[in-house]
Amino acid sequence: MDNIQVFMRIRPLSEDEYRRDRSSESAVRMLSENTVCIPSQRSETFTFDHIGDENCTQQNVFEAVGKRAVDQCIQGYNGTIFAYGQTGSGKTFTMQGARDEFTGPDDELRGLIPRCFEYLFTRIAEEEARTLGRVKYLCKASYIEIYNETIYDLLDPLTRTCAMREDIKRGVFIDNVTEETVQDPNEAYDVFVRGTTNRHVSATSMNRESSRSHSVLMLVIQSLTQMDSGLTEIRESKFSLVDLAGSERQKLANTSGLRLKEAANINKSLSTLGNVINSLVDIGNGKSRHVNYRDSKLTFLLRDSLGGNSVTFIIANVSPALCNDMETTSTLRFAQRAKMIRNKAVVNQDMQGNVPQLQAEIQRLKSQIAHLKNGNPVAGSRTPPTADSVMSGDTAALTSNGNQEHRTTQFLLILAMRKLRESERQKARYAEIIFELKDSLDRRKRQLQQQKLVLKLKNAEIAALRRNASIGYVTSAENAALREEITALQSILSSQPDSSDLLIENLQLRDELEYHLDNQSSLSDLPGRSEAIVALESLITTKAHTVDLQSSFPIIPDDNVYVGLEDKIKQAKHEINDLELQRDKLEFQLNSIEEDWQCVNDGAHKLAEANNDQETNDIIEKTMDSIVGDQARDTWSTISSLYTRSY
Ligand SMILES: Nc1ncnc2c1ncn2[C@@H]1O[C@H](COP(=O)(O)OP(=O)(O)OP(=O)(O)O)[C@@H](O)[C@H]1O
Repeated sequence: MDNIQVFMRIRPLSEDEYRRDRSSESAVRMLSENTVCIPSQRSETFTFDHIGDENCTQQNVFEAVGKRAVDQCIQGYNGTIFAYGQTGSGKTFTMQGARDEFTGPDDELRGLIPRCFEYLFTRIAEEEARTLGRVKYLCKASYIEIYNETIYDLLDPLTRTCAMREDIKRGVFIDNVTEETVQDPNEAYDVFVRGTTNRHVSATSMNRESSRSHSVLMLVIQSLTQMDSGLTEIRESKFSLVDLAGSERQKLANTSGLRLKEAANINKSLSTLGNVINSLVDIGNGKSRHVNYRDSKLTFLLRDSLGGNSVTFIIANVSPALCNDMETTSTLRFAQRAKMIRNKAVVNQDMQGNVPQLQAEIQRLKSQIAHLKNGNPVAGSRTPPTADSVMSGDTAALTSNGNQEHRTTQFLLILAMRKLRESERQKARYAEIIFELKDSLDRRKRQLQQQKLVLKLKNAEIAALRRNASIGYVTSAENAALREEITALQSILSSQPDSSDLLIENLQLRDELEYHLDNQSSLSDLPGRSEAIVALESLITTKAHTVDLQSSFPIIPDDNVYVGLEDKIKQAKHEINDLELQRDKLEFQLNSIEEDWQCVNDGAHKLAEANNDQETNDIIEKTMDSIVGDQARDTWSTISSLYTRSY
């Protein structure tokens, strides 16, 4: 489990800001290498993993963030880099380089994206050379934009819209998005330039600014390792480079139509991001919270990057200008919270091979296990993997040992565990069936007894009636009705299944259960595996008894278990969705109100410290600009009128 890493970057003061502030003083004060505060915003301090001041170069950011992310992706981990900050704070400069100028490979100002491409393909060439071509890499790029809660494919010349889907195998993915294979940094950069150009063309034709949309450049990096046994190990990682929309809240007042919808969607998507982060932080603190990833396209698409299977970096871009101190503070508050999120990155890997290859591998492993049991080291093996590294899927240690044997062992452990899980589920299911049958048997027995009793009473009644009939008390019609009743009761009795049938069924099921229990450790679909699995089980018990297997391996769903439950689940999901929607609306309103009152509060503090009319007016104007709700605006007008009158 690793926390999200945060790099704070302060860009140089722009000329406009200098003119506005009439000062070159920075709003951000460095307290130490990793800690800053915003003196104008009281004594709050912020600590991050790295802080780059105005002199921080593109290479510095690449070394601290891009290089590390690429190194992880090459090993098979998912990686994400988010650029966050208010409009104009330097997100695009950090990600791509100087805006709109697609800088060449030697340009000092080129951003993270071109640098990551160069480094990625250098590393790929190194790996392929080091392994003498046994490892082959394949990279595919896609590039999308999320605007107004719609996904646009930027590699499609018409920037068509796409839908997001989710399935067990692939997780969340974008359906039908263009994916282009890229073989070197130039090809990758061409794809990026093409996508960015399409983004600008479509933004112009739709009359909108790119700072109002999020862009996500995604690289899928696949490595295929040919092993001596003929098996192929496949690793696949996703590298996402995300340039977020400006983080400042969009004003809803005096806005209508498309602009209102746009503003509301930007607020929604950023506040959902904030809510997701808050929920994850709460979960990290031991609270039980639902994480609303589905509430915005951005959070749903990047679910793994936030609290999931990814090594994630956030670059918090800020302006040093005094006039932006409030936005800077809000960016730093966001980043500080995000830094508390813990992700759980694992290598995404699988094995491919045919049955004879797998059998041969098992035979070889069996003899190795036997060899190891006798206390002999395995030829060619170096340090064995720790139980933790095997069970958590962390094969970095394994790879660094260059030890293929252990990787294969790991693969077989996974298979063995899945098989064991399956038979455990079967076992539980049969136990349930037996319980239900016993219960139904008992019920039937009770019914039978009751009906026997009724029959006995009726017989007694009939006998009495017969006796009376002989002395003429019963009419023939009454007699006929009673006879009918007796026949009906007798037929009910005979239609009851004999309890012995149920017992036989019960016994059959017990036999079946025992059979499954006896065979639970055999991998019947691949002959010859049972001994390997037994050996592996003992390996698991001796080496990995402390590891939480349940969370280390995905459980294969058993369709039968869910039969009949689907409708109920669907209905419950609808209800949950409705409730979540209501809750989120309220949460959104609450957040907005809270932020407004925070603005009013901060503004009031600043007004109290203002030295002259000009400062007072600046504070009043800036604070009014930041407030969204009418009530807070009214309150602010009242507060500020007190101050303007006092001068
Ligand atoms: N570290 C930096 N050094 C020099 N100039 C910078 C730096 N960061 C940003 N700039 C300049 O500041 C301006 C705004 O930066 P940029 O366009 O990257 O902001 P942004 O956060 O991406 O804005 P938007 O949300 O509108 O996309 C640009 O002219 C950019 O060249």
